[in-house]
Amino acid sequence: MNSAPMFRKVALIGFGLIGGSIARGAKSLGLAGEIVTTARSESTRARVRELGIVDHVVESNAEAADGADLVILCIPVGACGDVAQEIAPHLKHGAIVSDVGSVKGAVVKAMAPYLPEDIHFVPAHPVAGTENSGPDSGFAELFINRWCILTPPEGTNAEATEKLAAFWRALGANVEIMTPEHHDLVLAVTSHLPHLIAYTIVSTAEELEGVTQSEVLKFSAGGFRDFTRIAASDPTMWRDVFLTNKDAVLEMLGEFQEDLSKLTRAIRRGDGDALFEHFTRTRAIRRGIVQIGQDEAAPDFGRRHKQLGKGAE
Ligand SMILES: NC(=O)C1=CN([C@@H]2O[C@H](COP(=O)(O)OP(=O)(O)OC[C@H]3O[C@@H](n4cnc5c(N)ncnc54)[C@H](O)[C@@H]3O)[C@@H](O)[C@H]2O)C=CC1
Ligand SMILES: O=C(O)C(=O)Cc1ccc(O)cc1
Repeated sequence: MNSAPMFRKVALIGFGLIGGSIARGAKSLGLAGEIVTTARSESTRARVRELGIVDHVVESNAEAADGADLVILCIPVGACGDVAQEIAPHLKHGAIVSDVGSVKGAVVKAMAPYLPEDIHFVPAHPVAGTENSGPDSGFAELFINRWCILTPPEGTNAEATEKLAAFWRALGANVEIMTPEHHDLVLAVTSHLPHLIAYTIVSTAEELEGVTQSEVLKFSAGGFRDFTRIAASDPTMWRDVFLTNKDAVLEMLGEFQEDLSKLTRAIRRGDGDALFEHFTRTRAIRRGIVQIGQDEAAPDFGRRHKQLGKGAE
């Protein structure tokens, strides 16, 4: 049974993996009285209409934001400033404006100057995704038992923050609040650096094909296949992530390069003890992460999953 809508009108600016997943979840759970979305090309708008998930698909971001109680920018981080400027004059008094960007400091800096005083700006980052993009890639269950990090600027209305937190919890996420700076440092290690490594190792392997007589990609399995999945992620999105989280990524990359040098030295010296000790430590870290994941599984996971599983399509 659906609960009463949390928001009368929700505007999703951009209908890709994340916008499409929010739309599907919100529709299935009845979280919005009305969902309006935008897409830049006519072919995408036609596809979104065909999917039949949202109530209206409009051409301009301003039209979508007009009169909305919750506006979520589901677009690459590099586009957020321009879109904030575009929608600002059309925002309803007291509306909540949010985003889903993988970087928070740069998004806050780019958007905040354009948003009127009577708007509640609560940036967000659902730490959940896949390598896929576009209107067909989303699914309602994406956020279940995953984190959603909110980074409200100092002085943000607590009620607005809690309202957005409740929306994300309803979609299945566990909500955490932190500063944009802390977010960007943590995500630089846990998400941005791993993507950079994947992008590197896949192209290195491809360049080595000549040396290995085309056997690298042919016999790719296990770890390397996982890297190729991540390296298939959207180029526009990830270009923007590295451009906008430059300082934190460079800091973490420096640390990573030092650790890689230590392992390189151990291999060169035939230092089996150093390698064994290192791999034993990382195995314990992985087992700890898996255990935390199990401990934190939401108690009502089954019920929510079943309800979302009914879907809107
Ligand atoms: N892909 C992932 O796994 C995750 C992505 N994110 C963040 O979510 C945001 C969206 O990513 P995805 O949904 O994966 O991308 P996507 O590529 O699937 O969708 C993005 C949509 O935004 C539209 N768009 C781009 N610029 C626009 C503009 N100026 N005005 C209106 N629409 C515009 C695109 O046409 C596209 O439909 C990004 O900021 C990304 O950092 C957050 C968590 C996970
Ligand atoms: O597909 C994967 O493995 C991801 O890591 C997805 C992802 C990409 C970007 C984010 O900001 C959060 C999650």
